[in-house]
Amino acid sequence: MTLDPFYLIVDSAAWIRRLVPLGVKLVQLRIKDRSTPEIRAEIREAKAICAAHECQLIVNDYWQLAIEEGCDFIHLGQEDLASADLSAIRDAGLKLGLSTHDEAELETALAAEPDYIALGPIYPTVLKVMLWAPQGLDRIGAWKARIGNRPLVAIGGLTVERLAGVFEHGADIAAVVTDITHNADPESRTLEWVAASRQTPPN
Ligand SMILES: Cc1ncc(COP(=O)(O)OP(=O)(O)O)c(N)n1
Ligand SMILES: Cc1nc(C(=O)O)sc1CCOP(=O)(O)O
Ligand SMILES: [Mg+2]
Repeated sequence: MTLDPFYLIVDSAAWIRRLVPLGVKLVQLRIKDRSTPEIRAEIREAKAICAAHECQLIVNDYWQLAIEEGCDFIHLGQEDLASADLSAIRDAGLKLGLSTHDEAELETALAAEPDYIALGPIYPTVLKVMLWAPQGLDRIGAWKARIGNRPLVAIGGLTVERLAGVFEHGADIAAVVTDITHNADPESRTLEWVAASRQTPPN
């Protein structure tokens, strides 16, 4: 399976309904601070929309719900990974993406044999408080050299204008939240991302 180079991350099925029909082929549902029934309903709705638009859905954090709802791809951070049952995830046939922020986390991630590795934050992000300083573009090349054929996702502070730089430095996929969801016109910005990620494909 080849993952699309443009990876949209949103916090609701409503965003997925709004933006996926515009040409998004890879989307993460990243929900925080909602009840389990609400998250389950969001996953179910997101899965149906993505199926209708041939978009790969990746569920953040909630791996048990993803299994129960018949999803096929999850994303976990290092803390999530420490408490997750990897055997159950693999037995259920789910693919797995993992976050990394430093060398030690990269070692831990590689040992779990994930289906992609994310490196962040490449630039400062306003979405969440990060313990790590921005990695910078050169770190992308260093990570790519370490992870072989696995897709490398760059995340953190990415914009349409920064897309070419992350691809030129070795990222396969660029993930984005606020450049789209905080934009005055999220639909237009999404179309710009779709076009730019096709014009400037990863090396
Ligand atoms: C593609 C991608 N990369 C990194 C993250 C961050 O995951 P994590 O460190 O678990 O933090 P939260 O997103 O759960 O706050 C991600 N979600 N997606
Ligand atoms: C959710 C997340 N994880 C990161 C990491 O480095 O692991 S950076 C990040 C925020 C990405 O949002 P934006 O595109 O608005 O900067
Ligand atoms: Mg997480």
